[in-house]
Amino acid sequence: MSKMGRNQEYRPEGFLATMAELQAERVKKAQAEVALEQYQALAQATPPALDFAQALTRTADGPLRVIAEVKRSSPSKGALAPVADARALAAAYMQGGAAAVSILTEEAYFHGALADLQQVRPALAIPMLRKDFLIDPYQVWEARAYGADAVLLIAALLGPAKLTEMTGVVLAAGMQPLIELHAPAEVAWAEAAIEVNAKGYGDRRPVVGVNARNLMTLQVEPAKAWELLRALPNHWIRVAESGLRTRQDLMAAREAGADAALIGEALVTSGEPSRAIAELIR
Ligand SMILES: O=C(O)c1ccccc1NCC(=O)[C@H](O)[C@H](O)COP(=O)(O)O
Repeated sequence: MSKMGRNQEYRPEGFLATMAELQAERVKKAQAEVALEQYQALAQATPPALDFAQALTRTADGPLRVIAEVKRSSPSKGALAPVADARALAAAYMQGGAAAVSILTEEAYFHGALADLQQVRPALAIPMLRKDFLIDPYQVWEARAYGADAVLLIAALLGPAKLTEMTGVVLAAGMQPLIELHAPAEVAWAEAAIEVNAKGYGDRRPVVGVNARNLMTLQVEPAKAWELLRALPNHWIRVAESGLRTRQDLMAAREAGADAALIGEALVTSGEPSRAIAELIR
């Protein structure tokens, strides 16, 4: 999944390598249009972020909390749903009982848009996650300026040092990261990122996800994900991600220690997103 280049520089592989290149180009282009300081000023003027960790905290015998995703397309499945009105979909998710909403803002492979964040924010009383392949602190401030309460940080995309740095930036921007893991070796990276930034977390519990999608084959591998979830510390809020479709899937994730589930495809293709969530967490 990764290799260290010369001078121990971390380099992602496979799909994440393609994404890292694409994101570097995007950041360069965006910086030429909007200065970092502009986004930082906008972020200061934005209402405080909602508490992502609190929203995902479930009671001991309660159902999994659901992060419902606005997802139009994916590299593994192609077009999923046109989602002309992201705001209406997010509102339906909230009505159905979602604890948080995830907005995929990546354009080329997921047909998302930053503007979706702006559109959705006023319709929500629950936290909004910017789900993208962030590689630069600039994108963190951009997310806050667009109204995000939390952002995804993918360990295998960033490597250990950058994961720690980006975690600090997310917390400094007043948001919380969802640190995403794919492999057992990345648990130590998350532990280090959380420990170094303990002050920024304060008394909030870290939110850490396990994505069941193998980023080399793009297939979901639930058994591996359950094993990795079981290895995570209990005090982390643990999120099961990808390939979750049924109540049985959610029960398996819960048995593996998950507190929350991130669900996209099953909801956007359901035709009745509000009802689909309500059914899942019934
Ligand atoms: O969804 C994909 O095909 C994909 C491929 C490569 C990297 C990431 C990918 N998806 C991002 C996600 O993590 C999912 O959108 C999210 O976990 C929801 O998954 P699902 O319920 O299976 O739509």
